[in-house]
Amino acid sequence: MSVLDEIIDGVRADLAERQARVGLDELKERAARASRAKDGVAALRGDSVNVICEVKRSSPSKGALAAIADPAGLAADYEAGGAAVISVLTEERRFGGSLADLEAVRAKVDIPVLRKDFVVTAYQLWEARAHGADLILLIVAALEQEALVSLIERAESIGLTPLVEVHDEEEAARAVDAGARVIGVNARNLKTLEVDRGNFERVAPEIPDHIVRVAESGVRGPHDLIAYANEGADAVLVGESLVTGRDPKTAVSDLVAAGAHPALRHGRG
Ligand SMILES: O=C(O)c1ccccc1NCC(=O)[C@H](O)[C@H](O)COP(=O)(O)O
Repeated sequence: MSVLDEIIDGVRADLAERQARVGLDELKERAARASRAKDGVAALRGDSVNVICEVKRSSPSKGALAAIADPAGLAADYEAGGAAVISVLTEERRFGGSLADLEAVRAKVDIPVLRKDFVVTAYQLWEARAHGADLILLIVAALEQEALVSLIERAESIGLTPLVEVHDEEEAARAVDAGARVIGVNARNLKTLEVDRGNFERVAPEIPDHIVRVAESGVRGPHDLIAYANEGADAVLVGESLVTGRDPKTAVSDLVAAGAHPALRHGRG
């Protein structure tokens, strides 16, 4: 069994408990009361290479990263540094996240918020919207094609922007066929946890220009952002280096400044 399969087994068990506690109708009512979803595509497109900053306490690959007693405060620092989107990991067992983190971050910042989890059913989309998310992660490796298409359609219909994550060319073709408007190429193989920053360069050419391309994982600082930008990234998603660094706000503003450099502007916007 791969790491991804193990994570999803745990996600399904936790999901069954939540579904027994909170019915879908109640979630839909909460979602209807939530503030209108912000446009994830608009936030990630533009002249600059945008930065998605992640609230990440721990990970299967590295174990504990940072306690993050105040996820909303960290998100506020990210926003002050110029982040375009905040990513909140809500998986509990391996990443130490929660829907409470998502809600706290949503209440604090004005920029769009991504619920980063392992989505296998539409119930989790409604949960995301009910807790204030604007974007939702959908991982191609975790979903049959029919389920992927249906989750993209459902997410869009309730106002969520799906960030569809792929790791190789075949998954990228599936994401494009499924109608994704934002595709993330993860340098991390979720089955082996190996990080290969060269992966984006191989996979990105499979993604047409009208789709927003996000380079995920392994960004240690501005030099990695610049490399991804030169390979066609519209945005980067950064977790570990921000939560383990001493000054997240400055680290984000350094990334944002690199992403706004005029030399990276060719063919963008
Ligand atoms: O981070 C992990 O170890 C991990 C393991 C299995 C599934 C997903 C995992 N991480 C999710 C992510 O893709 C990253 O949190 C995100 O791209 C940020 O990456 P990084 O900047 O390298 O923390």
